[in-house]
Amino acid sequence: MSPLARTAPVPAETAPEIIRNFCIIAHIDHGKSTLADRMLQSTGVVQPRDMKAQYLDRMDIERERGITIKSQAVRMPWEVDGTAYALNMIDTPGHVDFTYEVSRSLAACEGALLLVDAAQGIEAQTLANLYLAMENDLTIIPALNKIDLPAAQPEKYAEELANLIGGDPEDVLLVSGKTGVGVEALLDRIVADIPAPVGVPDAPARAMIFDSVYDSYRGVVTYVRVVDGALTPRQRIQMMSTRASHELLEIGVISPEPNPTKGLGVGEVGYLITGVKDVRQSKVGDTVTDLAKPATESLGGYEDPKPMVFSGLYPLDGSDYPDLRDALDKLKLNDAALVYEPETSAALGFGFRCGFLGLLHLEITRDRLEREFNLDLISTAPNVVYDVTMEDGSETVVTNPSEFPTGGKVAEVREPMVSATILAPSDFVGAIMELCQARRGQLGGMDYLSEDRVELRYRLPLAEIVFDFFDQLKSKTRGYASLDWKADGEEAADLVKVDILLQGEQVDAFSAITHRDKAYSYGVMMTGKLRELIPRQQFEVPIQAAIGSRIIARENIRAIRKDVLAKCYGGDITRKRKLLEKQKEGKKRMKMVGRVEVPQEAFIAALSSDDSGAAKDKAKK
Ligand SMILES: Nc1nc2c(ncn2[C@@H]2O[C@H](COP(=O)(O)OP(=O)(O)OP(=O)(O)O)[C@@H](O)[C@H]2O)c(=O)[nH]1
Repeated sequence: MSPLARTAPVPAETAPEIIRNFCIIAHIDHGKSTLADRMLQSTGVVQPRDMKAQYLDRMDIERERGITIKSQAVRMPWEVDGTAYALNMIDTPGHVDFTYEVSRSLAACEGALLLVDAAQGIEAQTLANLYLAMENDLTIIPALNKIDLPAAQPEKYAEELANLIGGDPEDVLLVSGKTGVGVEALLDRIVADIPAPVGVPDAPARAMIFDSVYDSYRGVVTYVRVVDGALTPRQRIQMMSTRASHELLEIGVISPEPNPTKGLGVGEVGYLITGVKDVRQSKVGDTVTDLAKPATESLGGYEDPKPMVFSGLYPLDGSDYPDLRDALDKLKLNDAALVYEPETSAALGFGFRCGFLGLLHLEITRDRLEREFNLDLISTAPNVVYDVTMEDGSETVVTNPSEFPTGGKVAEVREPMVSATILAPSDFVGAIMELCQARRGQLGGMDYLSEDRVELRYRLPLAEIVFDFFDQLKSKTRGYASLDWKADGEEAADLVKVDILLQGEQVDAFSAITHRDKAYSYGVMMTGKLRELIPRQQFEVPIQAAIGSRIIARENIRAIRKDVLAKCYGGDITRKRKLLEKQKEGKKRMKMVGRVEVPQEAFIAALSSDDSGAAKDKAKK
C-alpha cells in the first residue's frame, strides 16, 4: 500500500493487533541485507539519500566480510486498507557459530520470511534455520529473491520451496531487493499472514532479551521483545537468570535510529538501556521482569553461551602481552561468548587460552584484536573440548592439548559431536560420502529435494570439521555444496595425544589430540614441516613425534657449524666484529628449546596452515 509519513509519532504502547514481528531467514549471500535495506526505503524509514549500504550491519568487519554478526530490530510503519501497522523486522545472524542467537531472534517473532536466491535454490543454512523457525511455530512466508537475475529460475525453485514447506508454488513471492520489484506486495503479505502477538497486558512484565550490544557512549543496549505486561522508563527491572536489578534509564524503538518512547507493551520489540557496562549483565535469552512485581516463571530457552573451540593467542612481541590483556577485557564487554585465561607456552611465551563459539568467531575476534587494537598475534591450532575420565573415576575437562592427562590411566575420552546437513547437486554424493567417511562421519540419512539436489545428514566429530572440512567440501563439489551443523552431544573415541619433541624436549605448542588412526600422519606431517623450518644447528637435532613414551615418527636436522666469518679473509677486525654483532642480534629472536635454537618464525610458520614457500623462507632467515 503506502509508507506513512516519517513524522508520524511513535505511539508509546502500540496495540498488539497492529504489530507484526518477523525475521528474515536466508543463506549467506542470498540477499537478506539488501532486501532489508529496500524495506526500510519502501516504508519510508530511511530516505534514499540517507541510505548507507546495508543499514543493519553496523560494524566495519561485518560490512567488509558481508556477514551479519549481531542481530537488531527495526520498526517500520506500513499501511494496509487504512490501518497503520507497525512491522518489527528482527535481523538474525547468518552463520552457524551463532545458532543460539538465531534461535532467540526467532523466538521473538511470530513469522519468518524464508528468502531464497532464485538462481541458487535452497541451501543447507536455509534448511537449518527453517527447521528452527518451524520449531518455534512461526508462520513462514516463502519468497524468491534476485528475480532480476538472468540466471533466475523462479518456477523450478518455487516448486522446491513449496515442496519443502508444503504449499502451492503460486504462493511463493517473487522479489528483488535490488530493483525493489515485489517488495510492497511482500510487506502486505507480512501484515496479512503473520499473526499479531498475544500476551497478557496486566500480568507482571516479562520480556525476552534477543540481543545485547555494547556501546561505548551508552553502555549496554539491550534488545527485547515484550511478552506480557509493560516496561516503562525509570522502572526497576530484574534479570531473571541472575536476579540482578537495574533501573531502566531509557526505553524505545529503533526506526532506524534509537527513538525513546514512554514504554513498551505486549508484543512490542525495542531496546532498553540500564547503564550496565558489560553484556554479561544483560544476557541473550534471559527474561526481564519488574523488580517490584516480578513474574514467577521466566520465558524459558535461556542458555549460557558455550565455547566449542579453543585456541591459544600470543603476541608476536612479548612486550605486547599487557596490551593483549586489555584488548581482550574490552572485547569481552561486547561479547558474552568470549572466554579466556592466561597461559604460558615454552615456545610462544605469555598469552591467553581463548574459547570461541566456532571458527568464524575465532577469526572475527582475532581480526578485531589485530585491527582495532593494533596487535600482531599468533594463534595455536584450534582444538575442541575433551572430557576425560580416569580409571580412578576422576573427570577432567581438557581445553588445551598439552594438559591432556598422561600420568594416570585414562579410562575414556569423549569428544563433542555435531549433526551436519550438507546440500549438494546429486553428482557429488560419492565425493561427499568419501570425505565424511574419512572424517569419521556416520551417515544419518539422505533425501532428494528435487531430481538433482540431495540433502545428506551426517553425525561427525566437531574436531574433524573445525579445520578445513568446509574448504575440502567446497573443493570436492566445485563450490556447489553448502553445510550447516549444530552441536549434538558427545561420544567416546580412541583419542591420543601426540607430542612433538625437539632433541627430547616437548614443544607444547605442537601437542595435538587426534584419533589414534590419524596420530601417525599428524606426527609425520609435523616432524617433516619442522625439519624444513628449523635451521641447522652445530649438533644433530632429532625431531620426534610421540604418543606417551612411544616414538611414532622421526626426522633429523643434520649438524653444521654456521661460521659467519668463513667468507671474511684477512685481518679486518671491525668487519668481523660487525658480523658477530649481527649474529648476536639474530639470536635474540631465537627461542631455546633445550639446547636447540629455534627462530620464533619457525613456530609461527609451522602453526600457520599457510604452506607457501614464503612462510618457510621467512622462517629460515
Ligand atoms: N541481482 C541481484 N543481486 C542482489 C539482489 N539482492 C542482493 N543482491 C546481491 O547479492 C549479494 C549478497 O547480498 P547481501 O544482501 O549482502 O546478502 P546477505 O544475505 O545479507 O548476506 P549475509 O549478510 O552474508 O547473510 C550482494 O552482492 C548483493 O548486491 C537482487 O535482488 N538482485
